[in-house]
Amino acid sequence: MINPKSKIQNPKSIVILGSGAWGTTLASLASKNGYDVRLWSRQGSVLLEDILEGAHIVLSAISMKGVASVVAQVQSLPVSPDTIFVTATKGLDPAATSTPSQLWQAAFPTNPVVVLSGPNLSKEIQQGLPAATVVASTDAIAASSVQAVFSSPSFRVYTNADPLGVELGGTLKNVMAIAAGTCDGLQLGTNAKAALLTRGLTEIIRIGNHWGAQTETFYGLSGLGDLLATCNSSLSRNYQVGYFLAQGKTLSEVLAELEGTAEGVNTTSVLIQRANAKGISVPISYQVYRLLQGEITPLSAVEALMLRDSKPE
Ligand SMILES: NC(=O)C1=CN([C@@H]2O[C@H](COP(=O)(O)OP(=O)(O)OC[C@H]3O[C@@H](n4cnc5c(N)ncnc54)[C@H](O)[C@@H]3O)[C@@H](O)[C@H]2O)C=CC1
Ligand SMILES: O=C(CO)COP(=O)(O)O
Repeated sequence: MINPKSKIQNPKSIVILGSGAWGTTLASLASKNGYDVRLWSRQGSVLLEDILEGAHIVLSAISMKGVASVVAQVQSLPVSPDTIFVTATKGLDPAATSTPSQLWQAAFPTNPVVVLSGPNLSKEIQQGLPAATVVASTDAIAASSVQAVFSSPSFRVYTNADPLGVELGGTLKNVMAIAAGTCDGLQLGTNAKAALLTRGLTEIIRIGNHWGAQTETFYGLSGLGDLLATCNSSLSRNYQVGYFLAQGKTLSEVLAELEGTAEGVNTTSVLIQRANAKGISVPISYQVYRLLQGEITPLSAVEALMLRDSKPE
């Protein structure tokens, strides 16, 4: 169903908030398609109010820890009711235990909000390697507008009408990527990895369903697709966290050496908080949580998962 919120059908001016690895990659994709792209960083000299002037699309590629404060800053400025907000952050807000798109939508209830998420390791996309992603919104026109901005022969963009499912797929797979990195770091083999990812997807779907997302979304690019990409690539920062924990490093040592943001560390804590409050069974995420807290070793996490009560699949 087309939601009449979106009035801009041919957006030309795009502001990207966050000039990290993902923000700069997305900026480059849109620029190559001929869009007028302005990139904002909190370290830069350009004021947020100046850069936002006349923007048709505002895309946030800010890491989760900065989203709430940037949403508040943007909210204090004059923004057109037609501006489309796009969020590409894969994280959960610790205070509200909500997703980034929920923060943007709460601040701008009448503007269209689109989630962009998929198996998108930025270094591969920067090299021009082929990749696909999903843009999801309850506003079909807004999703199509964003699809046109980023689509190219090397970047295939699909629309989807379940923004929460798309967003949770990208966010929750980071917890599983920490588990997968640990599994590979311990050299547990291909059977173990297959079992972990399959049961991990079941766990993601269980959480997603509780949250109100649709099961089938998690079998798409933003769910299974991103799970496969992130859990099988040493380019993933979340995978690296697990891998180096399995090598015996402490979390502080790993994070000090890590290039960029590993959202899964914070996401795991917020997820466990929410799962405990709602009574959702999340055995893999719980072991990742205990590992990150330094309560158990990687091997004892594996043992705890293998020795759970027998149950039907
Ligand atoms: N790098 C990748 O391959 C992909 C990353 N993502 C997601 O995109 C988001 C950003 O990731 P990266 O660009 O890789 O991280 P990054 O660490 O390279 O960049 C993070 C950006 O957020 C900004 N930021 C952090 N705190 C802020 C604050 N308080 N106020 C304003 N800006 C703040 C930083 O200045 C920086 O521009 C994450 O949620 C990540 O999960 C999604 C898909 C692919
Ligand atoms: O989300 C990503 C790939 O889709 C990037 O993964 P990392 O944040 O773990 O590097």
